[in-house]
Amino acid sequence: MDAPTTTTSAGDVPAGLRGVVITTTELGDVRGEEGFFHYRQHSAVDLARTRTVEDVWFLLHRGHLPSAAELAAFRAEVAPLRVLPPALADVLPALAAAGGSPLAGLRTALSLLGAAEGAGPVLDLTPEQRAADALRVCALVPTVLAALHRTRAGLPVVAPRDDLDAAGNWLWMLTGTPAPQAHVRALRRYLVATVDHGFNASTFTARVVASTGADVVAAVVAALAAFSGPLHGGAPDRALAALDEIGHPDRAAGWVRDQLAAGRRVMGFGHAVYRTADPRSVLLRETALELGGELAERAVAVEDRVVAALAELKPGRALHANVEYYAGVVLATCGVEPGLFTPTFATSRVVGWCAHVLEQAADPRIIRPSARYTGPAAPVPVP
Ligand SMILES: CC(=O)SCCNC(=O)CCNC(=O)[C@H](O)C(C)(C)COP(=O)(O)OP(=O)(O)OC[C@H]1O[C@@H](n2cnc3c(N)ncnc32)[C@H](O)[C@@H]1OP(=O)(O)O
Ligand SMILES: O=C([O-])CC(=O)C(=O)O
Repeated sequence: MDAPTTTTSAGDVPAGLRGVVITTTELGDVRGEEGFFHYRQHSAVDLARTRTVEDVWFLLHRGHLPSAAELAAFRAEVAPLRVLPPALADVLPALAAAGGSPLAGLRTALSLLGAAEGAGPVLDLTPEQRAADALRVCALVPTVLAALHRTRAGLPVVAPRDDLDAAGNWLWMLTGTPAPQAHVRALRRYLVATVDHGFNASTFTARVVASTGADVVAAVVAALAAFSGPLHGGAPDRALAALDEIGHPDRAAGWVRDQLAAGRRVMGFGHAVYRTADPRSVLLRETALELGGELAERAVAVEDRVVAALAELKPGRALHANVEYYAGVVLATCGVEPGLFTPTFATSRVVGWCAHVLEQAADPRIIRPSARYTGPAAPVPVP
């Protein structure tokens, strides 16, 4: 992985731990200078163009891309796990009434599920039991999110369908109507391309929690918390709102200048690892243009101007559009409302989190780095 050179006041510690290798993984890698990332050596962008979430889920959790027969068996295995358990169905109205974001509702629902079902610490489980727990959580996350969303909107919950893949099911469970194929295809690309991405903040969080021997659900709940901030996972709705605020592309450069002058970051731009364009934003730009419409055309024109303005105002920083910029454009065009952008992301990323939790649990050693103490050296007597 590539390591930008900024350091903290400790001098030799890279700021934000950029480029610090803390463990090994066989799940995939992000090559920031090349603008490339892969899942177990398969280009993630190529997978996004040709495969479903279930293929990649199988790849990450079971070690290889499935044959047609393996995929059919996997889908049959996952189908019953998608169904909302009564313990959660009963509390949905209260969770929905409590307000807050869908992600916060999901966190609470999963904590409750963990408590109700008494999921065991990963250390006490066999690898098969851990894998079964992980499969269950991955299958349930979209169902719980869609059910929470519909309950909140005063609509009846829509049960998942066994004949649809993750992309088709997500749109089906949100709307209760069959989605146009073009929307399912676009969403499938987005979901496959966002399943995993190296040691991003939420994945790292999940692995730290798993390293303590905590259960799979606990690790996912912690990852969801890390995913709720605007800097990681929470940018797509803000990026779309910025597109609205900018309006005409000719206003983009002035708008960026104002944002930076106010000490704000431009949502959907910049990346901790990529120094090239984010390959997912390239894929999703193409996808948005294929879907068509004024929003996609405007997003492309604004992107060019924002990149140029950032290059002028932050020279040498290589700030490009990241996955979250076009995520909002694609999802909005597919009829997903902004409040559901990050939850949609969570439905695919949970597969990556769980793959990392399983990998971490297979080699249990508590993750416990150090911090350099920078306060006064002399001990101070207790008064
Ligand atoms: C799935 C994902 O999570 S993708 C990321 C989604 N998040 C966003 O889109 C939020 C906006 N982007 C950002 O805040 C950042 O680019 C991050 C958090 C994604 C990565 O940040 P970092 O790796 O910390 O960037 P880094 O510190 O190397 O930034 C370098 C410089 O560029 C600036 N910069 C980075 N991104 C932006 C941005 N989007 N807008 C304005 N300035 C930026 C920083 O302020 C810094 O300037 P300085 O050196 O003058 O202080
Ligand atoms: O890699 C990162 O730091 C953030 C990111 O793009 C992701 O998690 O998909």
